[in-house]
Amino acid sequence: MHLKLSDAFKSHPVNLQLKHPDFNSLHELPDSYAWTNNDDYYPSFLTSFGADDSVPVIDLSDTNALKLTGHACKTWGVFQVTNHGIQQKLLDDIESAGKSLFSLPVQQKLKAARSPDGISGYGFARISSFFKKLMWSEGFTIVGSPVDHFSQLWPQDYDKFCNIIEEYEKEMKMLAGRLMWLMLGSLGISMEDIKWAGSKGEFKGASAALQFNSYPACPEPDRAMGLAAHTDSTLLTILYQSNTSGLQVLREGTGWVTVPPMPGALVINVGDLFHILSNGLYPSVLHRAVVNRTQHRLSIAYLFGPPASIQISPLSKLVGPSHPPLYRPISWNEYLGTKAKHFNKALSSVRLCAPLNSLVDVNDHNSVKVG
Ligand SMILES: C=C1C[C@]23C[C@@]1(O)CC[C@H]2[C@@]12CCC[C@@](C)(C(=O)O1)[C@H]2[C@@H]3C(=O)O
Ligand SMILES: O=C(O)CCC(=O)C(=O)O
Ligand SMILES: [Fe+2]
Repeated sequence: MHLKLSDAFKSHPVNLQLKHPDFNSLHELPDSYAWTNNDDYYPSFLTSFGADDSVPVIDLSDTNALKLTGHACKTWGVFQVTNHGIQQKLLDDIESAGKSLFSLPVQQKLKAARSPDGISGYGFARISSFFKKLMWSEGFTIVGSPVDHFSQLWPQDYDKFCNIIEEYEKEMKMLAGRLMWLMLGSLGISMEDIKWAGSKGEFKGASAALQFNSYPACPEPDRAMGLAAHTDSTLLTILYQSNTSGLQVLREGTGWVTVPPMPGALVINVGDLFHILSNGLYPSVLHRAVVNRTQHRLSIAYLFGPPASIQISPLSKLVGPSHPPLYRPISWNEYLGTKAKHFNKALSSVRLCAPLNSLVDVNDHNSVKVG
């Protein structure tokens, strides 16, 4: 059956409280936003202070980029890229579109609210339903044309904003294709191994979502959570975090490591579907966003995946008698449904064989070994 990405949640509606707060009017943290270690699956005390362990940075114009990418994916599941070819003007434009969106009055934003069984629109992060406490953030998801929602938000000049989104998605898709071939190439996979990438390997039928995350300045940042720890249900994610820090990744043996903003750089992370494709060789990195007392933070994630209904399974070249397939085939749509139901147990629910030593399986998020 040919399903679109936007159909993913039709059978998994989620009813999140739609009464969004006006964050600017809150001068102390309401109890509903105050997190303790018991409210999160991955405790905060694991934060690493000044650890000598930093997320790799890869210059995409480096002749060694393929090897560096493979090493970063294998050892971290996340890296930053420079010389990626995305113009700073476009990054500035998408950032100001995001700022303009979130600074609209709450009542206006709610006109573009995401419906319980929908994928696009304004609202809390979908994973919010798995937590007792609220996250100190708002989000806006775009899948397909944003024109209906944008004409609600900006009746006069929605066109201008639609054009920026279109341009950004076009450029991100090209960069995602380039990164896919670096990541696949580092595993010895070539174009003929990925039929759905198309004859020129341009990933024409790929699906994607664009996610704007807004984290207002917070009166008690140490007790709040911007976006709770999660892995992305993607092949890969390209994140622009501009110049405000907040993104952290969980590093085995170290704890939470901050991904420092670098001017013009983009953060790339391996997602759950690439972890499946690589038969577990590349970890889908657990990450979260923390907030701060003085600065508003905006991040823009391009969540890249395969055509919504094609089956993703461990690549045959990576499977053999001593490397049995670790996951059953699954489409992106089905996986999003699984994530909507099982959240951090989604990957293990698709797993075929139990890890040899579940204590050291970084993608069995019930058994992450840290510290
Ligand atoms: C394609 C998607 C991945 C995502 C759910 C979504 O339908 C669109 C938003 C994405 C996002 C962004 C913030 C974190 C996250 C876990 C969430 O709640 O919404 C991811 C979802 C995901 O990767 O599973
Ligand atoms: O805001 C960030 O840095 C993280 C955002 C994120 O993880 C996401 O959108 O999936
Ligand atoms: Fe994420």
